[in-house]
Amino acid sequence: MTALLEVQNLHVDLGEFSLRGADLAVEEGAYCCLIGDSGSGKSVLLETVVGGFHPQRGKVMLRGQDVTNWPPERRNLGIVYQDFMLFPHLNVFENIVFGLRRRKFSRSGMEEEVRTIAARVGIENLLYRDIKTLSGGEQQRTSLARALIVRPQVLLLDEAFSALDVASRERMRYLLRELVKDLHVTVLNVTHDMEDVWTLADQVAVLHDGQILQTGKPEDVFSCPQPGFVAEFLGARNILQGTVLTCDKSGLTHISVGQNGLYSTDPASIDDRVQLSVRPEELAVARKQLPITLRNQIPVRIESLERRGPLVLIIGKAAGFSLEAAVTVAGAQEQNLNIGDNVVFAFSANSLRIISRETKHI
Ligand SMILES: Nc1ncnc2c1ncn2[C@@H]1O[C@H](COP(=O)(O)OP(=O)(O)OP(=O)(O)O)[C@@H](O)[C@H]1O
Repeated sequence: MTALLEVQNLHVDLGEFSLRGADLAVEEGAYCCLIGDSGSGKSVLLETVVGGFHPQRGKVMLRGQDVTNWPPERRNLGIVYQDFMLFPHLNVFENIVFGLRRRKFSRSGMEEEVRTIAARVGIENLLYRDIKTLSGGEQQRTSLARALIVRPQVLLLDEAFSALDVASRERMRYLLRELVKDLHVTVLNVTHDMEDVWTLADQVAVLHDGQILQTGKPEDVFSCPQPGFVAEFLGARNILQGTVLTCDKSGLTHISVGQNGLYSTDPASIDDRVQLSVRPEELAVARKQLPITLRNQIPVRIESLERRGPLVLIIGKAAGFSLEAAVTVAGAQEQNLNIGDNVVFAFSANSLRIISRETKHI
């Protein structure tokens, strides 16, 4: 299957910074989030797709066609920026219709197009309002309508929701989810907000220092992050080193980690040196050992408790390593957890992922 949008071995040299050989393929109708640390090159990649930067090497492909040398207006892409980029001297209608300026439409045809898309993004009652009188959320809906009115091949979002308050951001996510489904839009979304990834993305690509380090389905990338930057960036702080003791026929791998024996359902070979990861929210915290269904039960001493939004992050020290658990505030209060308490961190063999393995050569 040909990807709708593809960048191949993209090199963009901007002096101090370069995009170095980026490869990415987004299928038609897919929602891809581009994440990474600040200055990693997310916006440069997006602007190169749009045609704002010309790559020294590599290609931008749309529906299998090389568009690298096409001017931006010929690529038929829609883009929405964090700071809306609306014309302050034009009203909502005029801002939206601007997208159609190069199209052949009768006056009534244009009006109908604007009304249809404005209704779709929920601003049909604001068409003759001055841009300056709109809320942030309404301005962002206007720029979304302007981007969508051209029926773009790809909708590009550059931190499009980050200037909005939490409630407006949530509403925009809901709107986008509906639009993507109904209009079958393909999206490339630069974001810092993991909520976007979890609620919208079919695919995620992680950038660091001008390179795409990992791409895939969010659940795969989060549960099996590449060791090094990706694992740390995604907050997979529970990274452990171990040696494989046994692999039984039922698919259970027994691994020695510090002074504990842990179980994973990921395959490996006896004596492999493995790197393991378990997400903090997969850990249950208990005062005593739990039923055997949770294969991994590690006695720990609580070293710190930190409130983070609706969660409490708990660092527990085991023999030879530390682990972080994330539990709800109610859960932590119910158990009256305190620093210095001896508790058990429990998690299933399914939750313990082998993220890299080094086979011992004989
Ligand atoms: N026109 C330009 N000329 C020279 N350098 C640039 C230009 N545009 C961006 N850069 C540099 O390229 C690097 C990557 O910038 P980019 O905006 O792509 O980062 P980002 O990953 O989107 O970061 P953030 O998450 O902070 O927005 C930065 O060091 C930036 O200063």
